[in-house]
Amino acid sequence: MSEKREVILEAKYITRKFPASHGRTLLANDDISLKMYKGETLGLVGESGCGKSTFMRFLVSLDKPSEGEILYRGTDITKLHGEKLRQSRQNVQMVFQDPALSFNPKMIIRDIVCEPLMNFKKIKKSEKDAVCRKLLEMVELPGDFADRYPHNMSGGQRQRVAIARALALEPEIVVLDEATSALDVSVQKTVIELITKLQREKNITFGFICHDIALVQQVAHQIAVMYLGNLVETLPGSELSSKAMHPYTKALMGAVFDIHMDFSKPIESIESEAPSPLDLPKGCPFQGRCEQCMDICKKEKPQMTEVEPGHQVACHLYGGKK
Ligand SMILES: Nc1ncnc2c1ncn2[C@@H]1O[C@H](COP(=O)(O)OP(=O)(O)OP(=O)(O)O)[C@@H](O)[C@H]1O
Repeated sequence: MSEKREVILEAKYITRKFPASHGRTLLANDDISLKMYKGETLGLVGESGCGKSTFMRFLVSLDKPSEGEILYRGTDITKLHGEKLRQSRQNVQMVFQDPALSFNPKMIIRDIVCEPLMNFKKIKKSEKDAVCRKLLEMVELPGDFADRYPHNMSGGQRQRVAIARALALEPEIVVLDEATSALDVSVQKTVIELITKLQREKNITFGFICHDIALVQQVAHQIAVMYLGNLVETLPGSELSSKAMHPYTKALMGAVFDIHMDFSKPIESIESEAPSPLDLPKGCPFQGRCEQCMDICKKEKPQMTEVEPGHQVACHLYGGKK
């Protein structure tokens, strides 16, 4: 990885609490700090409900954290309102899992792709056709698709349209929320190749949310592993197979990689389910499923501790005290 990495977004001590039944509170994000670097992909991985989407929604200003800051090029976007907030939305765009649900089925692709440009008055109506064709070609779709409706396209093609739309405003950051998860493996591969190519050409920063750690490893320069609202490990994507330390990261990997693992202890895949985020135990959130749980894990919550530059882990096996 390059020495001169440029931080363009920094999340600091992000916490999100949701009110729950019987006066209880659900802690969907607990003290999350992460950095995103120019032209790199941050992969956020963890089981369903661990808080990945909650976190990424802050980056696109779809929600505000209960506590903490999101600094985009030094400006805390959680504090923006009105026109400043509207303008800042251009910098970070999002692609969701199922574009069929987010696209208006009555709109043709030209209007869907050009809508952000029209909203920000970046182009005139007369320019829409040419601009749309160019954006479709960028995502390797025929320009003629501009006249189609979303339901006349395959899932993979619709996802390419969603990427074209997200890139229309030339954002610095694009968040992909399980954007390839609903696609067939072969289609998934071509969309991943497209994303990688666009990143190389345009130096885009991607946030890649995915529950599939094998897929995240293929695309992410940096991987952040979440468990029940907590970050448990962050490490370079290229070091996942050789240097992952947290028992949860290893268990996630054990569930998908059968061979080429090089850990001294056998890895058990996770069979039990995560506890409810409403009934979090005192101490480490992973204690109930951890093969290596110790006394201290039931008493004290481990803190993220740097084990190597770019590699942090929250586990008492490796320190993890304040
Ligand atoms: N608006 C909300 N109100 C109440 N609880 C919420 C809200 N949004 C999310 N949650 C809860 O916060 C927790 C984290 O949800 P989130 O969607 O961020 O998880 P996730 O890791 O993205 O999961 P998935 O992959 O299934 O989308 C879950 O327990 C969820 O039920």
